Amino acid sequence: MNEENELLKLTDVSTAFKIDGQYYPAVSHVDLEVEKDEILAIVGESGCGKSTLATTIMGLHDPQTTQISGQAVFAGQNLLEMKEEDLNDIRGAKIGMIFQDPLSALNPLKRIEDQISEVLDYHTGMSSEEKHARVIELLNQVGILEPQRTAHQFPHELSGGMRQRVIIAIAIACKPDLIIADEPTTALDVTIQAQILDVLRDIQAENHAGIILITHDLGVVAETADEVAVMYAGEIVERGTTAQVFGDPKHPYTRSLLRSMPQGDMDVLHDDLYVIAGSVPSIEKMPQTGDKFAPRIPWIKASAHEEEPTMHEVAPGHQVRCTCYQDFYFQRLEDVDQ
Ligand SMILES: Nc1ncnc2c1ncn2[C@@H]1O[C@H](COP(=O)(O)OP(=O)(O)OP(=O)(O)O)[C@@H](O)[C@H]1O
Repeated sequence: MNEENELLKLTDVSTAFKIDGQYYPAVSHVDLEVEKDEILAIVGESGCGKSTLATTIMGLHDPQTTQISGQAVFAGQNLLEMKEEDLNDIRGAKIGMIFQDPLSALNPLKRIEDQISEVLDYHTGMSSEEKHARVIELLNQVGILEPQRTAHQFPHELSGGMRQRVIIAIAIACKPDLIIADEPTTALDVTIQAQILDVLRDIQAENHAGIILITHDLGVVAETADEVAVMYAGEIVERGTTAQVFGDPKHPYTRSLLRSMPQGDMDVLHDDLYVIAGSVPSIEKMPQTGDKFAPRIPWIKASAHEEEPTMHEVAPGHQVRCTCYQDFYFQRLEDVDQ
């Protein structure tokens, strides 16, 4: 990590939700960094805490029902301790956010131009002419072919792909240093997905932004991300460069996620024995101690799990939680020997 390029540094970030008077962790002790010009993908099954991590960074939780701790340092300030009005100056200006569902993120009653102008009004002192020019420039940048026409349309007049382009235009309107994109292509068909990812990559190259890309789609990650963090039950279980995590996955959870990819062409993943059973438990039912993944990998013996799993560096920049991955290799070698 080059500290000069560091945009966001998460240290020991945890988020717990209050349910029936009791707090349950949805995100636990997350350490991550994002640099300029870097796309960090956060991957994991539904319910593993990806969105909660994003909304924690953005300060979008109700303090009455949420407990948040740790540090999320952005431009020298801990976002998790900032006042709402100071966060408002950063959100939309220095940090842009792209959500999964473009329709619900847009106001159905306002024309596209007005919705993009709103963010420019809030964060810049642009004149009407300057704003109009910027709206057209942004619509061009996100690949909208008739920007003047689209600027005057309402969200329901646009396709899903067009709406997502508009959401991206809003997110980048003030040239943010960091963009958090939560499942930006999930609601779109495959061709449009590829186009939207191209738009994100172009923007990153042009603005030198850092991007946190949250997705459960490993195909998207393989094509787009520089770094990958794999989440399970609110914890990072493996992190490294995309080449490290995809080429030499260590944690049994990462391996099973990769095996679920349609074109899993990695030989190392081809033993059918290790199909992962079950799904992520709800936060109320999640075990609070030990390796939270252990119940789903019964083929790894209990003694292979650490009591309180910690991260281990297996190569420079490549870390894996718990020593249980070693047992996995041991077992595979035994299989090969037979
Ligand atoms: N406001 C909330 N109150 C209580 N529990 C919540 C709240 N928001 C999320 N959760 C729970 O926290 C856990 C993590 O949810 P989260 O949405 O962050 O997961 P995710 O990995 O982003 O999943 P998805 O891809 O489905 O959005 C889940 O068990 C979810 O039910």
